[in-house]
Amino acid sequence: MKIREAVLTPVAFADAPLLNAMGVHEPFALRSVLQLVCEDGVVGLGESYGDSGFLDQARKVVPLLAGHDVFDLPGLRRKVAEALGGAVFVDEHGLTGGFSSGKTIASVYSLFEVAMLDAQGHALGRPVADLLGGKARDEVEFSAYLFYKFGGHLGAEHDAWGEVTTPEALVGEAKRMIDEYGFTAIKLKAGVFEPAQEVEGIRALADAFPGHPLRIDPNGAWRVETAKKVARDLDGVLEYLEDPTPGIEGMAEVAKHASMPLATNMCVIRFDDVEPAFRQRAVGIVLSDHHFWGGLRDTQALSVLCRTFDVGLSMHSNSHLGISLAAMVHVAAATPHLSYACDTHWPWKTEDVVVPGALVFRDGKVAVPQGPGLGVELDPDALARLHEQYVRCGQTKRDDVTYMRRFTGTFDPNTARW
Ligand SMILES: O=C([O-])C(=O)C[C@H](O)[C@@H](O)C(=O)[O-]
Ligand SMILES: [Mg+2]
Repeated sequence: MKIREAVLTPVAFADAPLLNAMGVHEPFALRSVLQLVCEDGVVGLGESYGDSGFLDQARKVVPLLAGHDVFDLPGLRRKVAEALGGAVFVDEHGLTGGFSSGKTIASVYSLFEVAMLDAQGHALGRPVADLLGGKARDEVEFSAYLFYKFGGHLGAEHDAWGEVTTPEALVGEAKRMIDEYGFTAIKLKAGVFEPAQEVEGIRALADAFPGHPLRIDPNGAWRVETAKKVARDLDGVLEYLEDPTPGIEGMAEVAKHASMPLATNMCVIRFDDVEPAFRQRAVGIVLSDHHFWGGLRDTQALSVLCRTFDVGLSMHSNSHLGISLAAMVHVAAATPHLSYACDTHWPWKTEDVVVPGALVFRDGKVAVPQGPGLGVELDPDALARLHEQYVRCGQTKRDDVTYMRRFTGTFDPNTARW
């Protein structure tokens, strides 16, 4: 089955002013939506980053796909590598670790790989999970992803979540999210306030939600000594400690002193990082993300490596829409070695490009969609609306730092400040 044309559409969807070590989320999150239109009318869907730097690279591949066989994934990999050469996509926030030509190729390849797998599934009448080896589980568990946040965007009214800067407000945010989605595990995005204040936030969550596994992720905002202290303070409280400090060496030093495992989506972000990180026992859990790990099949390859070295696997998430969630659910379902509830930004999203109904959270879990391919259907009107929003909003890249400076005057991104 041959591809007739590839259509790549940048979109913007409303996002909340969520705080992290790099600043604050802007009014819109940007994504790209890919439609691979095949000769017999099948359309394969993909979704990835919407930053202009990423779009520039992905657009190099778009014209090369006419006539490409949707079952030829090695050929896709060659085309992407040749088209990109040594180009490097640098995202402004750096919240998923460093940049390299390899990571850029893996990211662009992933967008097209997912759409090709979706098209293959439609052609065969089978879900993508079946193409990935079959379901190891029928449902995939996710965690409640808590953020400190401003009450509203600059010049706007407070949103429905309101301001969240205190332990009480954090517990309220968690309660609302858990009531609505049924999550068990809870993750706090940290690196925003002094570590002691964030430790207090975790303690409040532990008291309010006994038995719920807890994680905290300051995106490398703490120095090694600070990270060791937080690990001591939260001994017996955390399920895992995520990216407390930057780099494999720093993480390895913290890991030696921490009672809980360390997780990462910042220091093990490509296959080259696996050997040094595992040898130094820097991490106990890798948070995979098919968007930059080279697609769904490479995510499974990563899982086998993790299993071999007795390292856990779960999943990282950025702000995303339904096509990405569907891809995450299929690969998570088809990956036997997946040890923890995955991250998702889903509860923060108010708009989508897919027809509602295929992806439903029940008890914090999403069942693998039943239909062929990814099992989600694109809503053309919604796509047009979110594209129009992209054009109108004027954002062309995610830039949490500059937006934070508009709130606070001065602001330094928090790279191991504390
Ligand atoms: O686990 C993580 O490091 C993330 O989810 C990174 C994200 O970019 C998150 O920090 C965000 O959206 O602000
Ligand atoms: Mg993280």
